[in-house]
Amino acid sequence: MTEWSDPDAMDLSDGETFDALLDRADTREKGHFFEFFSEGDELAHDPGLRLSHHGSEQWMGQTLNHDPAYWRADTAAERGFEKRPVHPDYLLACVMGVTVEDLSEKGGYFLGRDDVEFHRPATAGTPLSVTSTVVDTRTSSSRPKYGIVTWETAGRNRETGETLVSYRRTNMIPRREPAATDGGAVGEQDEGGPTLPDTLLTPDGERFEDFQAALDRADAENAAVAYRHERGRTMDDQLVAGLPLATLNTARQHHNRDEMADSPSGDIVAYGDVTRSIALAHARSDEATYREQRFADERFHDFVTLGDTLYGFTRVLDCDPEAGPERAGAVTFEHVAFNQDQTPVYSGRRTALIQRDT
Ligand SMILES: CC(C)(COP(=O)(O)OP(=O)(O)OC[C@H]1O[C@@H](n2cnc3c(N)ncnc32)[C@H](O)[C@@H]1OP(=O)(O)O)[C@@H](O)C(=O)NCCC(=O)NCCSC(=O)C[C@H](O)C(=O)O
Repeated sequence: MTEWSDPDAMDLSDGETFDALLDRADTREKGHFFEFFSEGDELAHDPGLRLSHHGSEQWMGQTLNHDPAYWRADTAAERGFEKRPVHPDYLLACVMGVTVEDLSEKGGYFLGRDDVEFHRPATAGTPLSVTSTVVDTRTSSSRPKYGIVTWETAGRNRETGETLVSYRRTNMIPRREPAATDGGAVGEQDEGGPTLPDTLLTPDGERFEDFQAALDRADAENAAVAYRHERGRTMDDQLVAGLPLATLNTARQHHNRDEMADSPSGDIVAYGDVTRSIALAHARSDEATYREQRFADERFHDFVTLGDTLYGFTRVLDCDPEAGPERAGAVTFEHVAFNQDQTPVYSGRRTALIQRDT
């Protein structure tokens, strides 16, 4: 009989014995199933992430975000930043990344985010303190193995307590026990939809006045201001697994192919924040961004997997010359990321300050 106190007791060369051992062993779990969350619960996330220029630059380089204000101190100063900040997409991805262990590590998918507000620029060296409150939980009527949870999250500077960014986010979260539902239809499409405008206009340039003029023209011509961006980015291992791991995002969706083989996506998928950052980078490459302000109604429509290529489409919704400093006006866009088959994978409304001509 095997003496289990003997350090040499496990014979790993005997596959059958090791299989039997694994079958009998309990798994020490990470993350939480849907049943764990109740409305009003507050969670403090503390994996200890500190924002860094290295992380921000790695994020920006990989996602094609080339705004010089986040790369160079002189441009940052010209643009009114006290110190060169880290990129807002990186900040947002880090704040969400450190929540994953407590909120969504078990799997399930990031469905959408709303009310994303950047309260102040964040600089390298800032240690994060991130908290979330459960604001809604509900059963999914179409997917009995999952529930749907919404949290409000705030990312603060741990040293000063100042809020850097806040948002509300919704995920599908696996249930420990599948729910009894009517099994409602999955993925049904609404047949109707608005008719398209006759003409889609493209702004002549990248400044606030160009967006304003295009919108004025569209009003007069019963057209819309909407255009594609030329760049594409194919999803490789660094984007799908590397960037989320660098934000301490432990969601198995991005780095555990073995687990994900038996999931709705059938494979690892890109972190939603990477997908959106690439689409936004395509859009930003065709505008003179001054500052990011807020995002609303962000939705993740379909999976992005290794080898997919992401492109961007932008519709201009509104220009507000009164918002912002003298040098910039606010433009509200709707951005869509789509793949090589023209399938939309992300959409969101974004308000950014865009530099004026002078
Ligand atoms: C996940 C999907 C395959 C689901 O598709 P489908 O089954 O066709 O259903 P729906 O998309 O209509 O949605 C399912 C239910 O969820 C509700 N829903 C959807 N969006 C929202 C939202 N923004 N807010 C609230 N509720 C929402 C619907 O009403 C449905 O409810 P019910 O009818 O009661 O069932 C498909 O959506 C898909 O493929 N999406 C892409 C997902 C994705 O790739 N996300 C990014 C990668 S995962 C990630 O980043 C994880 C991250 O690291 C983390 O940890 O969060």
